[in-house]
Amino acid sequence: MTTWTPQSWRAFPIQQQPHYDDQALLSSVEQQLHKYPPLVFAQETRDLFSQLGQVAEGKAFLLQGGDCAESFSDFNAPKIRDTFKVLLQMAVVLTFAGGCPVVKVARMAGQYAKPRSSDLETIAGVSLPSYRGDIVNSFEFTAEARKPDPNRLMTAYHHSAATLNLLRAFAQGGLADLHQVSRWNLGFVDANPLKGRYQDVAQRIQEALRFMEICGITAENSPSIRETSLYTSHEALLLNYEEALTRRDSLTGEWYDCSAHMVWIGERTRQLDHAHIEFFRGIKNPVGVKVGPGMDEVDLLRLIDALNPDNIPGRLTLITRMGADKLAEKLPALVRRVEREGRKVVWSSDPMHGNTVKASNDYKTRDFEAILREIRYFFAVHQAEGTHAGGIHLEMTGDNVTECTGGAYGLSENDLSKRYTTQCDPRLNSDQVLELAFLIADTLRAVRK
Ligand SMILES: O=C[C@H](O)[C@H](O)COP(=O)(O)O
Ligand SMILES: C=C(OP(=O)(O)O)C(=O)O
Repeated sequence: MTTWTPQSWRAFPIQQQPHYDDQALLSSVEQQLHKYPPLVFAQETRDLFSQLGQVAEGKAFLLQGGDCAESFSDFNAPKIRDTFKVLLQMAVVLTFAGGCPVVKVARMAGQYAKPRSSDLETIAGVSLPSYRGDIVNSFEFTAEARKPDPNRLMTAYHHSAATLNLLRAFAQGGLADLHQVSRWNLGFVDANPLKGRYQDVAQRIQEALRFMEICGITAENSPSIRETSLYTSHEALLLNYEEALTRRDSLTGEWYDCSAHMVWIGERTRQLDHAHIEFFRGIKNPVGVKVGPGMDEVDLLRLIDALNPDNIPGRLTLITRMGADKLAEKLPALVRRVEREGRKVVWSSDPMHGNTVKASNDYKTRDFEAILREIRYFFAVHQAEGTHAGGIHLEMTGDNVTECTGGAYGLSENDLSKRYTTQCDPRLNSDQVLELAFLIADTLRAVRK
């Protein structure tokens, strides 16, 4: 094996990268970024690592979620706040109703690069390069907008920094205070059939807090009542950007990708002899890798050994995304083999990416029932194998979008056009997320009993 450096990935084949016409500009942006402050601190990343270690041991549950693709144009505080609130709301349901500590990781503050099925998009006979996320090109369908622009790496850095700044303020500045649980409900959730159940959880938490106060446990002497830890993550697809933010930690001398606390490799770029595996093997962050229906046992073990050769719990999260039926068929053998070989991993379910379909009116959508079915099978397989169904990975938003069909309101294909704002894949809205949270919580509680 060759010596690893933050640049060694450049000698390997690579998929899903843009072609930049202006290489001199690209390299000058990279050099500039390289001098900029890191977005996260290595010690925070180590804290997440050890919490994920608890997940791998079956003692906690990973909640990872956020936008499919963050956007430069739809960038504002209410949007960040509402996604933060939905994550908190889901975490509180899982913790309280599911009886399990929850590790919260946002798909935010850096989720700007998208792999695509096709290099080109064709509309009305015109073919242009596909939109690959705001860090690469613009969503607008013109030749100019679709041209990859290196300056966008810089914009992604600044947007990530501003998002992270606000998330930290929300997490530590009072918004995450458990006394506020009932306020995390978003306005439009008022008619949600599960609102009553959520209010019941909120009320029971308030009673518990009152009791604790009487016993002398308050937000003043127990900061975890008014603060939370929320970590960031994204698909580390654009390695020019990730390399520029990779730094040697002054305390340990080890290399961390400081663009986020956790980064993952997508289903389309996890080839063992390619650049993404090379880059990921050298960074010390906790990392994830998507596992689709084409994965076999031998390749999975090779992948695990490439990314976590020392078998440290918390280092590697396997994010399965197979589609409900394929998961039921394929997952048992993978789980059994990994367990038999003694590999310590977090198993998490992404029930979104294997369930994408085209509606009859051409909208790309996902049906709530299919999402739910994949989650149910995921839990059932782990229960049958005696392993820990460790987490959930969702594309979701605090916006009241109509992008996935089904759920308590029974969104139909005809509703999709009402508020379909995603730039790439369909996301769950906050009603659908709350519904999912209770269903997962019930399953978690049953399994833990
Ligand atoms: O989010 C994941 C991928 O980028 C997305 O599913 C690809 O979508 P496409 O098949 O429309 O390219
Ligand atoms: C591209 C993604 O998923 P996958 O690699 O599983 O297709 C994603 O999670 O944004």
